Amino acid sequence: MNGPPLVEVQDLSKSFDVSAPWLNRVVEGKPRQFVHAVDGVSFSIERGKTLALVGESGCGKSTVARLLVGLYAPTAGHVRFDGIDIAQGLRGAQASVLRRRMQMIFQDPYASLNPRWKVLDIVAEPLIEHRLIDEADKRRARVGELLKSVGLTAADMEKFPHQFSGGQRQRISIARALATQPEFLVCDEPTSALDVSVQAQVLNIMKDLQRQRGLTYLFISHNLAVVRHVSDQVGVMYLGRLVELADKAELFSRPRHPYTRMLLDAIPDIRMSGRSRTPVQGEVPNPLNPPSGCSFHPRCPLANARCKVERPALQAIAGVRIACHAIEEGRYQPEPRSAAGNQVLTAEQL
Ligand SMILES: Nc1ncnc2c1ncn2[C@@H]1O[C@H](COP(=O)(O)OP(=O)(O)OP(=O)(O)O)[C@@H](O)[C@H]1O
Repeated sequence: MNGPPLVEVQDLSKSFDVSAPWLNRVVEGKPRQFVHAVDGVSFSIERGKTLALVGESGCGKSTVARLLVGLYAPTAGHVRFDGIDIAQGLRGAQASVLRRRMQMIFQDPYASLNPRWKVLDIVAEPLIEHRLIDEADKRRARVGELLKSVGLTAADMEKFPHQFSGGQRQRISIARALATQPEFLVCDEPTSALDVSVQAQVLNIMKDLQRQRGLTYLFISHNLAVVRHVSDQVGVMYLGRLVELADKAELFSRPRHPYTRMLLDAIPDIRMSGRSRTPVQGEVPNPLNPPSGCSFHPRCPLANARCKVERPALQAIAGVRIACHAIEEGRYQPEPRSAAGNQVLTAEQL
C-alpha cells in the first residue's frame, strides 16, 4: 500500500523508576534506580502491513506495545499515528477518536474477558463506550456480525467466557477489538497462551481479517516461528534496543545480527522431532545493570574490545538495519542460511 506509514516511532524511550522507597534509600544510602525498558527505538509500519517485534523476555516488547496505544507516556521520543504525535498526550475528542482507531489484543484471553459478562456485553462494550451504536437491537446485530467474522456464531453472544476454549476466547477478544473498526491493532503475544494446535487457527483468522479490512498490525512475540507466519517486517529487540530491522524474507534467509542468528538457531526443527538445533546460549543480563558498550557483547562470539565499550547504532547496511560493530567493520559477513537451516515449523506445526 502506498502513502506515508500509519505508525512512525522515533527515538522512543521509556524508563521505569524502580528505586527503593525514599526512607530506605536514605537509611541504606542507596541511589535511585531506573530500568531503561525501551531505549531509543525507531521504526515505522506501512498501512496494511505487519511489523513483528521479537526478543527474549524482558527486552521491552510489551512496553513498546503499551507506548504505541498510549497506555504509557514515553520518557523521550515520538509516536506518530497517521501523522499525529500521540506521545505529546491527547485530550478530549481527539483522544477518543484515536482510541477508536487503535486497539490492543492481550496475551491472556482468560484475564482480559470479564467472566461475569455475557459475550454480547463484552463485545458491545466499545460500541457503547464510543457511542457508536445507541440502539440495542442494532448493537446485537453488529455483535453477531463481529462474532461471525472471527469464526464464532451469533448465538455465542448469549454465553459466558468460561463456556469457550482458549482459542475461542481469544477470538472473542479479537471481535471486541474490531468493534470500533480500528485501523491499527497492537497484538501482544496473542497466541502464546494457547495450545499449540489452536495457535495457527487464530493466526490465520488474524491474517484473513487483515486482508479483508486492510488492518495494520504491531505483533509482539518471542516465537520466531509465529512471527514468520504473520509478519512483513521483523524487529529484533535486545535489552530495550532494536538490534536488527529487516523484511521478513531477508531476516529469515540471511539473518545478520549474531543475536538474530542465535534466536533462529533455537527454533524447533521438524526433522529433529521439534527440538531446537542450538538452544539459546547464555542469559539476558540484569536490565538494572546492563553491560557497557553493546549490551549483547557478553553473549556474542564476535565481540572485541570496541564492542565492550562503544554502543553500536542501528544503521542501514546492505538493505537492512543493524546495530553491530562486527558487521559494520566488515569483520563478519553473515552467510545466507542454508535451505535446511530454514526448515522451521509451519503454522500448522507450530
Ligand atoms: N511497570 C513497570 N515497572 C517497572 N519495570 C517495568 C515495568 N514494566 C516493565 N518493566 C521492566 O522493563 C523491562 C521490559 O519489560 P517488558 O515487559 O516490556 O518486556 P517484554 O519483552 O515484553 O517481556 P515479556 O515477554 O516477559 O513480557 C523489564 O526489565 C521489566 O522488568
